[in-house]
Amino acid sequence: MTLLKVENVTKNFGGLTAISHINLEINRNELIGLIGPNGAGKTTLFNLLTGVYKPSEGSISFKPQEESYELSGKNTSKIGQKGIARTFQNIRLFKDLTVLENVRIGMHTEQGANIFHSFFRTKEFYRTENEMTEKAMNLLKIFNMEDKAKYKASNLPYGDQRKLEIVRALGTNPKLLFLDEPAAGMNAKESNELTQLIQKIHDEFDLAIVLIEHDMKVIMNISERIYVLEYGKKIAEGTSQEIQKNEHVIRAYLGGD
Ligand SMILES: Nc1ncnc2c1ncn2[C@@H]1O[C@H](COP(=O)(O)OP(=O)(O)OP(=O)(O)O)[C@@H](O)[C@H]1O
Repeated sequence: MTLLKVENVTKNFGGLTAISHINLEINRNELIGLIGPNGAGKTTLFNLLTGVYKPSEGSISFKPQEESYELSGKNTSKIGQKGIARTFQNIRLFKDLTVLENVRIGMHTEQGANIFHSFFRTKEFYRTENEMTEKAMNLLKIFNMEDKAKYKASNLPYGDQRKLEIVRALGTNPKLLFLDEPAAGMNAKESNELTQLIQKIHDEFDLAIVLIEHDMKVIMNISERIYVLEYGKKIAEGTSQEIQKNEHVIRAYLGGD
């Protein structure tokens, strides 16, 4: 069942076409890899799908349940409330807050924090707060980070900061999670561990994942399907075996005719 449908989406920045007439579909619970050489348009596509940019042309529809929503032109927080979450190429944590607080912040958006209950500190307020803490701790446990819940985010090792970004995104209960180069800057052991974690999230949570990654081992190991971009255009789609044999893709990566 289709969860996200991108039809004929184009994004121009002045005279530069960063994304050109892209069509793609993501099904419920799929794990998709998005690859392409530097500057191919991968991050721009994520930014279009999460409301950071408005498409110059085309439509993006999201169908988490029966009803379908048009996403193009909607802002990031509206799109987040519909069930789409992401991480960024550059880590964007609240560095002075604790690990637990970082996870809980995303949940406030999801719960649509009620001003009346917060202001009067009602029973309902404390119940929701406790539930959020419990859920955040459970998520941290999956990532083996529960004993670091009280650490300041900036004191975590780099690999843990990257993991925390994913935990925070999961805290919003997404149906679709975009991960922008989650293994960037990690050593081989960390990136191996992360690959297993992404696989685990995919197996245990009811969500689809789209992954941008330059580490081909990560992409080829876990993607069920892969889309390949070059110069803003989709040049291939298929399973990892199909993509590895695709001549257009080989040319895009290795150069030459
Ligand atoms: N805000 C912007 N204004 C102008 N040009 C932009 C903007 N964002 C991206 N671009 C351009 O759009 C093209 C696609 O960039 P994008 O960052 O999406 O590529 P990418 O595939 O994510 O690259 P990388 O793998 O290096 O992160 C590039 O030529 C880039 O310079």
